[in-house]
Amino acid sequence: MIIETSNLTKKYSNKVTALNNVSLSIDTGIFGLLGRNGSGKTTLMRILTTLIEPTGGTASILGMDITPANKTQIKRSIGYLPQEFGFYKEFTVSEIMEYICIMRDFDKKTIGETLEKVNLYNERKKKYKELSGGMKRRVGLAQAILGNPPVLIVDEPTVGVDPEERIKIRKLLNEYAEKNTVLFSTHIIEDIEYICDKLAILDNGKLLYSGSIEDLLKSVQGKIYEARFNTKDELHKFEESHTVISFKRDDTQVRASVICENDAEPSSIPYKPTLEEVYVYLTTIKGGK
Ligand SMILES: Nc1ncnc2c1ncn2[C@@H]1O[C@H](COP(=O)(O)OP(=O)(O)OP(=O)(O)O)[C@@H](O)[C@H]1O
Repeated sequence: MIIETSNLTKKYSNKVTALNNVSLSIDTGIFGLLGRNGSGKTTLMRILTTLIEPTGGTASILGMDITPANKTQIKRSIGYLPQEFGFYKEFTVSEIMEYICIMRDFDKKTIGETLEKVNLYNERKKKYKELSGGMKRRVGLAQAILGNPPVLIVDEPTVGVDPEERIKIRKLLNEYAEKNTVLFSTHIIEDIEYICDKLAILDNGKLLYSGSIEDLLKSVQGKIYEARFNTKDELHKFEESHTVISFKRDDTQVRASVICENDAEPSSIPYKPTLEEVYVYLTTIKGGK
């Protein structure tokens, strides 16, 4: 395994338990980390990148235990795009890359090919302040993949970018993951659906699921069903005694996906839930919200 954690725990000094006994095994490919705001995704990534230390449990990357003694070596094997990436706004794209090369002791010759990988080669003379939000995210990705690290950790790279940019970023991560490991944190379920091989769901610091999307969808078979109503008022009445995950209207009816509280729901209609509905189901039932 490329990344492993065992009972990883982080309690901050304000007593918030941001990670609670999280055990994960991550191999080559794209591994998605899904969870709502505050579920612990950034905390996990910051531990893996050696920026903060856990208060319990262990973690390793490429067989190296994440300890202060291994920090330098681990940092050389990881590329990291934090959630809030910014840079001196007067620097050009090339200057940013050169600066990172100097700071991290990388060969400047790799800058051109790195910028090509993120489709920014033609923008290399533009100042950071002149770039669109999506381009800025791609500069962030470029600095993370400089030196071709075997592990790339990206924290919500698609937040706040338009659909076209989002697709570009996904494509790029996909290509990078052909030979490397990408840990990709997001709360955008479509990101996971489109490119991740496996995923982990975090909620309130706890691991609710880790494995393939296929197995996740199978694991909830029979636990979500569809109910149909003629009007929205009927649906609202039903909601008083049932947990409705989502609903949509067609020309004649309102169709709702509902959590099956008892095995024998009289009105149940076989239904294949979407990943989004499964996510809501898990965070409602297992997350206890
Ligand atoms: N430095 C800190 N000191 C105290 N509490 C913190 C600190 N950093 C994060 N937390 C808390 O830990 C919990 C997990 O936060 P974290 O940022 O890891 O979640 P997240 O899933 O990345 O959320 P988001 O999607 O909003 O970035 C939250 O309750 C947060 O308020």
